[in-house]
This record gives sequence, structure tokens and C-alpha cells, in this order.
Amino acid sequence: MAQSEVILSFQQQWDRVLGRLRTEVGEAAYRSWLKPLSLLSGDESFIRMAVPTRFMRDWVASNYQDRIQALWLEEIGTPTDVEIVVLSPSRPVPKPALVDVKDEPEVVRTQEKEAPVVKRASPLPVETVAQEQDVQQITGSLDPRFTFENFVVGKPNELAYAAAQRVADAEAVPFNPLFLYGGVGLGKTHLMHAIAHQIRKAHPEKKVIYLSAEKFMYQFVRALRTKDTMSFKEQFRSVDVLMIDDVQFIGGREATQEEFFHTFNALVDQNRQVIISADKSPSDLEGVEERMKSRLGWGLVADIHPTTYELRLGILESKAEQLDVEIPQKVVEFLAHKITSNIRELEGALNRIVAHATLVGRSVTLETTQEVLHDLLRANDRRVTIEEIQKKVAEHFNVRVSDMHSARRARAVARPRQIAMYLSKQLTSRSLPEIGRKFGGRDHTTVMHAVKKVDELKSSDLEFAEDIELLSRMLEN
Ligand SMILES: Nc1ncnc2c1ncn2[C@@H]1O[C@H](COP(=O)(O)OP(=O)(O)OP(=O)(O)O)[C@@H](O)[C@H]1O
Repeated sequence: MAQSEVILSFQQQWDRVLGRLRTEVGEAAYRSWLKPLSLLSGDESFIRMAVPTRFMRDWVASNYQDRIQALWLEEIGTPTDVEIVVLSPSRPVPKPALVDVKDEPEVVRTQEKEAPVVKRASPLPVETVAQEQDVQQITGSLDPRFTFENFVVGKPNELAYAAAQRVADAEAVPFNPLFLYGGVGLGKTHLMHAIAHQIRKAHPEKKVIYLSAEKFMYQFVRALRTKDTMSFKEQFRSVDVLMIDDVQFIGGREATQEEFFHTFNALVDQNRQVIISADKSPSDLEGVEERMKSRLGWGLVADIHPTTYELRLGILESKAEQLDVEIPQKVVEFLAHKITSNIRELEGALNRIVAHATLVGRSVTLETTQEVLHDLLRANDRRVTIEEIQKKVAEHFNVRVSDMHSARRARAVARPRQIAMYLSKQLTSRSLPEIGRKFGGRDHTTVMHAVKKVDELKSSDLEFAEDIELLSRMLEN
């Protein structure tokens, strides 16, 4: 089937699925949650759809994903995984990625094989040496530990990881740019280095440049000063893959932004891969021109979410395995529970307890861990307040905030109140009596009972568990 026909038929099938969902869920829910979904890519076993916000993605995933999957199965006759990703609203749906995210259509592959880029396939030694020098002059150094193998994948980073791998493995540019964003210390740089390592290994002839936006700026200012902007432009515009880390730093710097914009456009126009990272999504970048924001959101925007307990545990276990010092499982779990800020701090904590154990010649225990990390543990006490929890839970269940303190015992208010107590225990460092006091002066045993009850319900009712997970994520963000 020709590419355009495949796109058309998937879109038509999706329209039919959407039509059926519309009848099932009603007009209001359809308009709020389903209409904004756009079909991004797909084949018989996998479809990817996009929504404009994270909240919407979580909502659609927990409330409609199973149904979408079931209807899609009915529509095309084979079981299909459905993935919902967040894409910035400014970004039009990228047409070239619409067919099959996992493999390019055969025809594209064949063409590539038949028409290799002659210049690079048979490199001239002199040119290669010159290029190497160019690359070394401008590229930042790559951390050899930051590889795909050393990257632990979990729910918060699976999209970013998959997108990074795709870019690293693809023969043709799959989406341009790849924009990775997320909070501090969550693995953006790690993924960029991993892409660079992989491409350099598979294609040593390719010119891959990785640098921070700050370094880009510094190089540009230096070129301006030495009146050598021509060769500056040349260096960048002749690369195969350009990665700029922490692009938020160019916010507010007009000249650098302008130059970056031209370089970016030139590379994208020549179909060279550009990969960008930032602490915010393109549309939220401050001090960056609108046209730039919009352009940055054209490819695939993949966010790395704050870590979950499971991911932190996975990372610690994998790092602990590489150490000479034995770390008891209890300590690993304790750290995963307590150090929630980011992965850099988590690694730092592990290194500190290992350094301490080695220095004093004692084994690692829970007590020494608490002692050595007391400052870090205090700083990591989550900052969400009980009042915020009460407000969010009341909103979610459509009850009044005053019901959180009232003596009413009707199930419709008692259950949300128990959930709010449970979340207060999970997300704050408040003691049971303190929590009880904030809920209309209740006794600590009432809070204990609420925590137990919610735990029980979570393990017996999947939908309930998902609801709690969603609330908890919304509160932690
Ligand atoms: N999923 C992961 N698996 C293993 N290690 C990870 C993972 N994510 C992050 N790390 C580690 O955490 C540390 C911080 O990651 P990184 O420097 O990539 O963060 P960042 O998002 O680029 O932060 P910043 O915003 O400060 O630039 C690194 O040592 C990295 O190896």
C-alpha cells in the first residue's frame, strides 16, 4: 500500500473508532477528552496518539485507553497497543511519522540503500581529520557512563528513552527536532550522550556535535569578538547530528537566539537530526521568541516525568550492583522512598553512604544511612501541604473542602476524607496525630484506619488504585 493510502486508511479507521466512542461517552466527555486526541503513528500492532497536556494524557489513559484499545481491535481485527503521548499544541501533526513508528516503510529503506551519500560513504582521510578537529573544537565531552545500557527505564522516562533510541538507530531522520524536557537531574543529558555514543559507534564518519546552550552562546560571542562568524556558522551547519543541552539558557539573549534559530532551520531544512533538551516544554520556555518555540515543537516533544518509587528503586538497584560495597535491600528501599527530588541526588546519596562505609570500615546499615544523610533527608521532605491535598481531593470528588473537617459520616464524604488522610500520610512528613488534627481534630487511630482502608481498597480495586495514583501524581507535580 502506498504511504498516503496507509495514512488515509488509519485516519479513517481512527475516525470510526472515535465516532463510536462519542456515542458511548456522550458529547461533553467526548469534547473534553477525546476530541483533542490526534493520531500520530500506527501499524497493525501499535498506535500512538497525542494529546496537548500531561493531565489530559493521564486522564485519557486511565479512563479511556482500554476502551480505545478494544474498539481499535474490533476495527482492525488484531490486538493493538495504544500509547498516548503529550505533544505541544503549537505543533502540527508531523506527516512523515504517520506511518509505522517502529519501522520505516520498506520503500524508504530501499531508496536509502541505493542512494548512499557518496561523500560520507567514501571519506577522504584529509577531510576526516579536518572534520574531527572541527568536532573536537566545538563539541562538549561525552560521559562514557551515559549509555543506553546504563539507563534504567520506567514509566516516567519510557517515551523519552524510546524516542532517543529511535533517533540513535534510525537510518533516516524520524522526527526533527527531538525535544526532550523535564526537571533537573532526571536524565536528559544522559539520554543525549547515549544517542551520541550510539551514533558514533555505528557511524564513525558522522559528524555528531553535543554541546550545552551555554557553550553554544560562548562560542558564538567569541566568534563575534574575533569577527569569525563565518567559520562559526560553517562548523555548525555542516554537522549530521546537532544536540544542544539546556536550551532554556538562550532565553532572553536575542543575538544568540537569532543565530541558533538560523542554524537550527538550516539543519532541519537539510534533513539533519537536531536534538534539544530543556527544563520546560517549547511553549513554556521563557524569553524565547514565539516563532522559535513553535519551530522547536515541530518534531517529537518527549517529557521526562518526576521519578516514581519503582523507577528510583530500579536505578538504585542497578547502581548498587556495580559497587564493591554491599547495600542492604532495606537501605535501597529507604533511599528510594525518601530521596524523591531527582536522580542526581539519589546517586549522590548512594555515593555518600558508600564513601562513609569505606572510610570508617563499617558495613552500610539503615542507621548509618540516616545519620550520614540527615541533611539530604530533611531537604527531601516533600513540600505538598495537607491543605493542598484536602483541596485537590475535594475538587476531584466534588465535595466541599469543609467536609474534610466536618463530622459528616456519609460515604460520599467519608471516603474522600479517608483518601485525603491517606495521601497526607504518603506525601507529607506529618505524623498521624498531626494529620488527625488537620482533619477536624480527629484521633490518630482514625487516620491509621483510613490509611489501612485505602490500602485495602487499592489492592482489591484496580480502578480505585489508579484514581489514587493519579491524584498523587497531580499533587506531586
Ligand atoms: N533512568 C536513569 N537510569 C540511570 N541513571 C540515570 C537515569 N536518569 C538519570 N540518571 C543519572 O542521574 C544523573 C543526572 O542525570 P542527567 O545529568 O542526565 O540529568 P539532566 O536531566 O540532564 O539534568 P539537568 O537539568 O541538571 O541538566 C546522571 O548521573 C545520570 O546518569
